[in-house]
Amino acid sequence: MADQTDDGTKTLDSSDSGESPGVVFPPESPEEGIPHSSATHFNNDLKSVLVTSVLNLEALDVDLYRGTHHWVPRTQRLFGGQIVGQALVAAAKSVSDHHYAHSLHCYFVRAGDPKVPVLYQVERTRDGRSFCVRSVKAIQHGQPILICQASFHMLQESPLQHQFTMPVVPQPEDLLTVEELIHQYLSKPDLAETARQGLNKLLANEVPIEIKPVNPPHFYRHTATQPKQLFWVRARGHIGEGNMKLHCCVAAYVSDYAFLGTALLPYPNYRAKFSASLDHAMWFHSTFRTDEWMLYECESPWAGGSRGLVQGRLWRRDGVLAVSCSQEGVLRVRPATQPSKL
Ligand SMILES: CC(C)(COP(=O)(O)OP(=O)(O)OC[C@H]1O[C@@H](n2cnc3c(N)ncnc32)[C@H](O)[C@@H]1OP(=O)(O)O)[C@@H](O)C(=O)NCCC(=O)NCCSC(=O)CC(=O)O
Repeated sequence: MADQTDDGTKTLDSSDSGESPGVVFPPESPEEGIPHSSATHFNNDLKSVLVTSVLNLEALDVDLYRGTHHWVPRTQRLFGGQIVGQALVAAAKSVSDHHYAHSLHCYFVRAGDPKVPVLYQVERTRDGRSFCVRSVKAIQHGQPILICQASFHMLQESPLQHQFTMPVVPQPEDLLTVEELIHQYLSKPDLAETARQGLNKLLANEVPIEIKPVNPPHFYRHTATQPKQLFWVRARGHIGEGNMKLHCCVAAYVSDYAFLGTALLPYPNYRAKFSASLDHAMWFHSTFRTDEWMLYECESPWAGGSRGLVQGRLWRRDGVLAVSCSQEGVLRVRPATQPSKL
C-alpha cells in the first residue's frame, strides 16, 4: 500500500493487508498477490487492449450488451473504471454520431464479480434537440452493480469560454514510468527480499495504462503530504484520433485509477482496510486523445466519516482542460503497526 512523502510522492508500505483496490499509487501492495489478468504483454505499436477488448462490448439485443474483464485488481472486485467505461460505451451506442458525451454520473452499488461478465442495459431516457440522456444499469447475478446516467450534447459554439490554467510540471519525456521507477528500486543492493518480491509482483501488474508520476514515489517511506498528486497518463497502445466517443470511454477507465488514493496521502500512519469508490462523475470539455500523454491532476478537498472526496482534472499537454472528475469513496482504515522494511 502506498504512503506519501513530503515531496508529494507516494511510498509503498509492505505491511498493508491490501484490501483496497486502486486507492493509492501504485494501487497494489507489493506483498500482495499478482492481480488476475488475461492480458498478454503490451506494445505501444499495437492497438490498445482497451479498444480491442475492454471497451469492445458484445451486443446481445437492442440496448443490451455484455462486457468482459481485462485487468482485475487483487481485491477481486471489478475495477470501477472498467465498469464506468463500459457503461459509457453502451450508452454511446444509442446516440447519433453528432452527439458527444459531456457528462456522466454513476453510483457503484455492489462489488463487481470478476468471475462472470457484466450486462449493460441501456434506457433511452430522453432525446432532445441538443441533449440526449441515457440511463445504464450494469448487472451481474440479476442485480445492479452500477447505475449510470450519461448525457450527450451536439457541438454548439458559444462566446462564453474559460478554463483554469494547467499546472506547470516536467514533460513526460523527462519522467520515468512506474515500471522504470520500480526497476530503479530493484537495483538497490540493500532492498529487503520481501520488498524485492513485492516490487516484482507489481511489475507483473498489467494495467492497460501508462503512468509517469510527476513526483516519483519513494517506496517504503512514511511521510504525510498534502492530498494532491499529479501523473502523466495515457492508454497503452494505439487508439488513433477520430473517435471522440471512444476516447471519452477510455478517459472514464483511466480516471478511476489511483484516484481515491489521493485522500489517503495525509495519513501515512493508517492503512486502508476497506476502500472502494462509491460514486464517480465526469464532465468532458474538449476533444482529446487518451493514447497521448495527459496530465491527471488529483486533489482531495475533504475526508471524514469513513469517506473521502477526490476531484481531478485531465489536461491535454497543450494546456487545454479536457475532463473534470469527482468521486467519493468509502475509506475504512486501521493504524499502521509494522515499521518500514527499509
Ligand atoms: C460500498 C459498499 C460495500 C456498501 O457498503 P455497506 O457497508 O453498505 O455494505 P455491506 O453492508 O454489504 O458491508 C460490506 C462490508 O463492510 C462491512 N461493514 C459495513 N459497515 C461497516 C462499518 N460501519 N464498519 C466496519 N465494517 C463495515 C460489512 O461487514 C461487510 O464486510 P464483509 O464483506 O467482511 O462481510 C457497496 O455499495 C459496494 O461494494 N459498492 C461497490 C463499490 C465498488 O466496487 N467500487 C468500484 C471498485 S473501487 C475502484 O475501482 C476504485 C478505487 O477503489 O480506487
